[in-house]
Amino acid sequence: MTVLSVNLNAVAQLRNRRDLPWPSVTGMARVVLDAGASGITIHPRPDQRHIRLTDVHELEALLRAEYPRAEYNIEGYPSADFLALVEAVAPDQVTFVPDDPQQATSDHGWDIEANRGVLEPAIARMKAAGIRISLFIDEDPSVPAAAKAIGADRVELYTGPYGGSYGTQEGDRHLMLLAATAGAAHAAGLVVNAGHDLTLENLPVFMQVMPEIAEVSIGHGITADALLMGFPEAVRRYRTVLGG
Ligand SMILES: CC(=O)[C@@H](O)[C@H](O)COP(=O)(O)O
Ligand SMILES: NCC(=O)COP(=O)(O)O
Repeated sequence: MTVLSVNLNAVAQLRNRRDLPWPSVTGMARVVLDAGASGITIHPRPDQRHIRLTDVHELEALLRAEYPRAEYNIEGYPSADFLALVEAVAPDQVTFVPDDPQQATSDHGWDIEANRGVLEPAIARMKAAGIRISLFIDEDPSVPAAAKAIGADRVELYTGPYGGSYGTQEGDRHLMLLAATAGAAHAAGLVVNAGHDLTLENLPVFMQVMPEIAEVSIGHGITADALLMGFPEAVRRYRTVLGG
């Protein structure tokens, strides 16, 4: 079964429109976990435009106290501040993403060779802290072997190009490239996650082609669905697509 990790960035962004505490990020974490999500993903950005440092720690406290089996996945660029934060929180998984601070959202995976000097020591540090490490990668079958070589446990396939062109020939082309990359990752001995712009519309075909994906992290799409049907129903529908 593929596990669903709900990304709460969009909930935090809505909360941040006002200097008020709602919608509550921890409150929504409870709702999605009670509805059957397996974990929580956040991607704190340096400007704290959505997830704030306080959210990172409050979610840690919630998961430890009330949901010890839930997976906590923190995504971000491995800056000195980010690495120190992740070490302090000790989530189950950290996903390194090659975003610069100005970037509106993630739009590419790692060029591993070009960033070996950043990634290798950061991965070693996370491993020393006992934190599982995943690298955000593009749909390129040549990348997983390099990710394995520098010590990654998992890769997260960047599915944005597929999500944005789903239902077209271009979308089919992205799907085939993603499948080839997932195959190369498995052959290299990596576990494969996926995320970005996955929705109830484009996820079923994705899962038919790549049923062996271990985890999907979904935020924007599931939050849009939750506005219509509520988070519990949205989580149930995504879980059904994921096989339970
Ligand atoms: C790596 C990834 O695809 C997501 O974490 C995404 O970057 C979420 O970030 P935003 O919510 O800031 O778009
Ligand atoms: N890693 C992808 C993620 O956490 C959520 O991405 P999106 O569903 O908000 O595009």
